[in-house]
Amino acid sequence: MEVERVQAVASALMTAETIPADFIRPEQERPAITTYQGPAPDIPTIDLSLPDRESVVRAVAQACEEWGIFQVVNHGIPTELISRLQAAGKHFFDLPQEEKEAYAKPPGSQSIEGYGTRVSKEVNGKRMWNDHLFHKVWPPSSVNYRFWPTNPPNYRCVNEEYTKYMREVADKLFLCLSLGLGLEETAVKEAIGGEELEYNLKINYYPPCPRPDLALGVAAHTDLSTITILVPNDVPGLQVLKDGRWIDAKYIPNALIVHVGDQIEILSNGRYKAVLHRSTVNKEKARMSWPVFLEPPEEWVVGPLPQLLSPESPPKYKAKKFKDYMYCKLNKLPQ
Ligand SMILES: O=C(O)CCC(=O)C(=O)O
Ligand SMILES: [Fe+2]
Repeated sequence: MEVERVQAVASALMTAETIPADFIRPEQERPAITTYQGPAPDIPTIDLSLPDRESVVRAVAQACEEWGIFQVVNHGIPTELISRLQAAGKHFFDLPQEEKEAYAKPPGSQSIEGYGTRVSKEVNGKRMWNDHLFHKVWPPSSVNYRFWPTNPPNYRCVNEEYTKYMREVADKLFLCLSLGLGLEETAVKEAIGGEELEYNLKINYYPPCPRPDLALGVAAHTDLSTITILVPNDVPGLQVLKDGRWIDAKYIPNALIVHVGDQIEILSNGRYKAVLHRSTVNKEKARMSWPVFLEPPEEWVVGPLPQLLSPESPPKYKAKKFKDYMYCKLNKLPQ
């Protein structure tokens, strides 16, 4: 094993009063100091089942312009399927350590796939209170079942069924994003990969943390994706930066949390905003979340949509292959 798992660090510390220094964030990042305490607006919630399509489109567009994030209810994914997805993921993280290690990201692998733990040098020299499992779920040609747990036995079936429903929700959202920009229904989806668009599932596991005031589960970032569609468990922790304040996302059972990622900000030439977000951790309970990152194929070029450009509205971003965008962002190089 390359990196010590955070789950192992956490279980060794059950009754401790502190956490190792490499998890302690600088003061300006600590949730206890930086979380906004006053009354704050909630992230917008959108009912996707409303028959009035125009008002749904307007609500989605407004949420993407003002927040870069929204929650979706009545999305069509059966709540019982979401419960099975969560139970299967929890089952995996509750397995003995050696069983989980069978899915570890191979040392030196350039792919995101596998059971993993970020090392400190990647994020401001500090470690994040998080282990995760990453694997692709769509299209079928991209899937490597080597990284899909076989315990619990229903893991594959549940995740495939969830992906099927997820793709339907995503198509509805892309349609809303297109119409919200005044474009044809298919404009956004076609510009980010069409049927080649990839769905990458991550399961985040944030063990209980003796000092949640000092650590972060995931440090502040925007997602590289087009959009990210996430379900959390019932332990709150997601925070977004809105008007300079870190505010908590309210937990709505069975809602999907949709993040605007970098590629949609670029495509919309900045009209839709990628949301800056982070995850805090909890003293008593393990937090979990299931983000699905919808990403263009590596070679796909994403840039501001020509239909949105004019002499008054020149491009604010360069067009780039997705793999080059990822490389620059992960290596902190200018875009
Ligand atoms: O756990 C969460 O709610 C957020 C996770 C996240 O932002 C990520 O994995 O990119
Ligand atoms: Fe994220």
